[in-house]
Amino acid sequence: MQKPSFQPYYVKALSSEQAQLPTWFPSGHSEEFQLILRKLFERGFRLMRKLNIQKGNLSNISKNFVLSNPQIHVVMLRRALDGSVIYLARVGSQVQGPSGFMHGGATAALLDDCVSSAVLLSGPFAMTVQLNVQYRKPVPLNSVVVVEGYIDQTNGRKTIAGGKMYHPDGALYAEATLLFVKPRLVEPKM
Ligand SMILES: CCCCCCCC(=O)SCCNC(=O)CCNC(=O)[C@H](O)C(C)(C)COP(=O)(O)OP(=O)(O)OC[C@H]1O[C@@H](n2cnc3c(N)ncnc32)[C@H](O)[C@@H]1OP(=O)(O)O
Repeated sequence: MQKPSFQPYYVKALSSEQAQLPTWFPSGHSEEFQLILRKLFERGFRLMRKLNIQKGNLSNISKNFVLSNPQIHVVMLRRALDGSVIYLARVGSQVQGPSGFMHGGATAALLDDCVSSAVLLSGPFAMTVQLNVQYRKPVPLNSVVVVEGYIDQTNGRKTIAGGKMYHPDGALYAEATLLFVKPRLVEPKM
């Protein structure tokens, strides 16, 4: 499968209607970029509501460590084309690792969560058994990041997947490869 870039999403998102920016939204971006982000949030909230209704598991997804974390605001989008998932996320000031920057464990959790969403929404329940993160640039606190998760290949109970975290201008913060396994016996509730 061809690895998607998040760029086309921005372009597509430009055609939808206006919406309110969340109050925490960062200022200082160009008008065009603000508009793009506003569209993404509007689409994301709509889609997320839809996904929750379809899957009927709003309570479970809302307890998720990343998605329910008050320090990590996430809007999730899913590409119909290939099932890849985009998280548009804003990380707060209390996920600090090195002074002024996001903790690497939080980066890993965000990547794992986004890629897991792509895997879970694409097929039967599976769990992460391997997560390999390459950290390319430190992520500043109080910033917006774009995370994408995609499936590379599925072979029986195993799925190999990947994730990337970017600055909204496209600079790569981190990338990950993951292995998921569909449990043989019990399907834990998530
Ligand atoms: C909305 C978003 C939700 C976000 C969720 C975030 C995702 C997560 O964080 S999941 C939580 C973290 N992960 C876990 O806790 C998983 C812990 N592991 C387990 O419970 C078990 O390994 C489990 C259930 C996944 C698989 O166990 P089981 O069903 O017995 O499978 P098992 O027979 O051992 O392994 C199946 C195959 O996978 C392979 N495999 C299992 N683990 C690994 C591993 N770590 N590395 C490589 N291969 C592995 C096995 O070698 C085997 O391969 P083969 O069939 O070729 O012999």
